[in-house]
Amino acid sequence: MTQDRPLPQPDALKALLPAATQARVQSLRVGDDGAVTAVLDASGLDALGREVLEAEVKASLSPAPGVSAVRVGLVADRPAPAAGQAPASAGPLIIAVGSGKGGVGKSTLSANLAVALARQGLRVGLVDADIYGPSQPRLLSTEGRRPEAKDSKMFPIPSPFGVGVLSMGHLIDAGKAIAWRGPMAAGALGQLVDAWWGDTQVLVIDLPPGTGDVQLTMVQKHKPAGAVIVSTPQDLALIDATRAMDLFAQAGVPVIGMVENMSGYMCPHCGNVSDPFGCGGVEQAAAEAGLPFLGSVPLDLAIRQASDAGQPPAAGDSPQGAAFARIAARVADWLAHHPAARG
Ligand SMILES: Nc1ncnc2c1ncn2[C@@H]1O[C@H](COP(=O)(O)OP(=O)(O)OP(=O)(O)O)[C@@H](O)[C@H]1O
Repeated sequence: MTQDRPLPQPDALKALLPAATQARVQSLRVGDDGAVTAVLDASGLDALGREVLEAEVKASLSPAPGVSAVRVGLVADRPAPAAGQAPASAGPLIIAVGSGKGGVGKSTLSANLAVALARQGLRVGLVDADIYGPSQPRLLSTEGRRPEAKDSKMFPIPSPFGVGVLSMGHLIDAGKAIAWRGPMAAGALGQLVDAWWGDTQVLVIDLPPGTGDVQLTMVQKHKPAGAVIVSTPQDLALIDATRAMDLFAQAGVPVIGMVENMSGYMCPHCGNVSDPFGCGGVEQAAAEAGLPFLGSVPLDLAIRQASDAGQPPAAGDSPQGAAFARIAARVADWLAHHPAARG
């Protein structure tokens, strides 16, 4: 890559890392080509914790101007915890993505979050639990595929973006409305989660929109490690988002944070951003609820077109992809501090 910008300063780059991660940095150098080499002390972290740490550093530094690549070296003075404590064998950590109402971009966020986390070095899977309108097969370019099964458990379908995916859309014909209710829906969804996820570390679940019985059963049964709530900035959507917070609280699932989608409209012609639905409402709602704000994604025609074409923006290097990468970096940071990822 030709370096046409001034090289970033190591101290400025270090400041981009979360405080706990900064404390682990032993050295951070920037090469003439903009490639960053960071060496961190990974003492006390097990395999998952080390991978999450590496992913977090890459996610935090890669978007910085002038950075062409990020290499991470991990050294450990103290040994990792005993194998019995390693969480990897306990199955993937589940992150549920929920919204109080439909159409706010929950599926778009789920797909791009999964792809962005995978680009940051984690082994990620995605379950599309949106039985009433499964859209992940299209979003992740796996339409028309059928999962194979062994011992009545399904194998995830590999997407071209490094994320395995299972969706009701892979089991039924496209366009067929699913009129399932209650236990039947819960049973079908359970099979998607209890599939052969192998060494997958993080399983993102795209929940059905709303806060009814299907959602509650799903959350209670599969006990996500954390939840991400998506909302648009409008007041009505925010009221629904509050219901989603209640749902997770009821099930004892911590909320990782809130995302504002369709935040400001990016004009495809002039690039100016206007605010047809308002802007910043979700950040304010998160602050009022004492929850972290994970970031915002603009209402951008390019996002809809790429999504419709099965090319998640998070898989590319566009500004739209960067918005998802920033949100994923915060989620990776949360995972890095999750008890299951620490020694
Ligand atoms: N930031 C965005 N900019 C432009 N279009 C978007 C954005 N986010 C989502 N969309 C589009 O909005 C529509 C609804 O998004 P999506 O399916 O992700 O929402 P959802 O909350 O999962 O909806 P549902 O409740 O129907 O499952 C899709 O056509 C999607 O491409």
